[in-house]
Amino acid sequence: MTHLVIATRNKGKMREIAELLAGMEITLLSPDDFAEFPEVAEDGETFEENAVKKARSAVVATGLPSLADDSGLIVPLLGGRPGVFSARFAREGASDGENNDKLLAELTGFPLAARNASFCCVIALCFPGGECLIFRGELAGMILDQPHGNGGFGYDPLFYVADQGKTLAELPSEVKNRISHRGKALAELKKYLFSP
Ligand SMILES: O=c1nc[nH]c2c1ncn2[C@H]1C[C@H](O)[C@@H](COP(=O)(O)OP(=O)(O)OP(=O)(O)O)O1
Ligand SMILES: [Mg+2]
Repeated sequence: MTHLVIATRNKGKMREIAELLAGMEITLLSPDDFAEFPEVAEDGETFEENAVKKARSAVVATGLPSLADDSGLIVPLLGGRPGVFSARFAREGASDGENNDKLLAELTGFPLAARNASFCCVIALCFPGGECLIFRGELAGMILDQPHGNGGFGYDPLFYVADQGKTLAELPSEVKNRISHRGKALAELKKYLFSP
């Protein structure tokens, strides 16, 4: 594999995936490298379904091996929401700020101790032959009652990691990448691809 399409329109994810795959000696391509790139309806019931759908559609459009990430936040107090709806929690096309506001509104009045949450990342790596490999990673944390930090993206300013004593948005990207759901999923991918 000399070229790999990273099938995401999310700039924060793209940056982290590029950092995590640096040194692999594979040229990473993005949707912007193609004249046309398909929009996919992320209507699966699971992260796996959506990740495979995004990666397969990129393979069909480009003829190249393609990787997609479907990820989200799971809050037990909210019955596991927003889950696969994390990107459109506030509304279709919502900004990160709108989604964070919606999360804070739904958790108003609940004490920190009840606000545990986890991030889940599923990576699908699909090939022109039709095969797909699936890798998964999770990270446990708590949802604070106000945002802290300017790093990362998405729900990072609200997601507190007890081990670090900080939110993901307060951590340097090397640290986030080492501990994150995405970092763990991509570490599994690298182990699989490069173990003899
Ligand atoms: O490390 C993370 N730190 C903070 N927030 C995160 C993270 N990882 C996923 N998230 C949130 C962002 C978005 O609200 C949703 C992913 O939705 P998801 O459909 O997988 O991605 P997306 O629509 O932004 O881009 P795309 O589908 O083109 O890859 O979960
Ligand atoms: Mg999406």
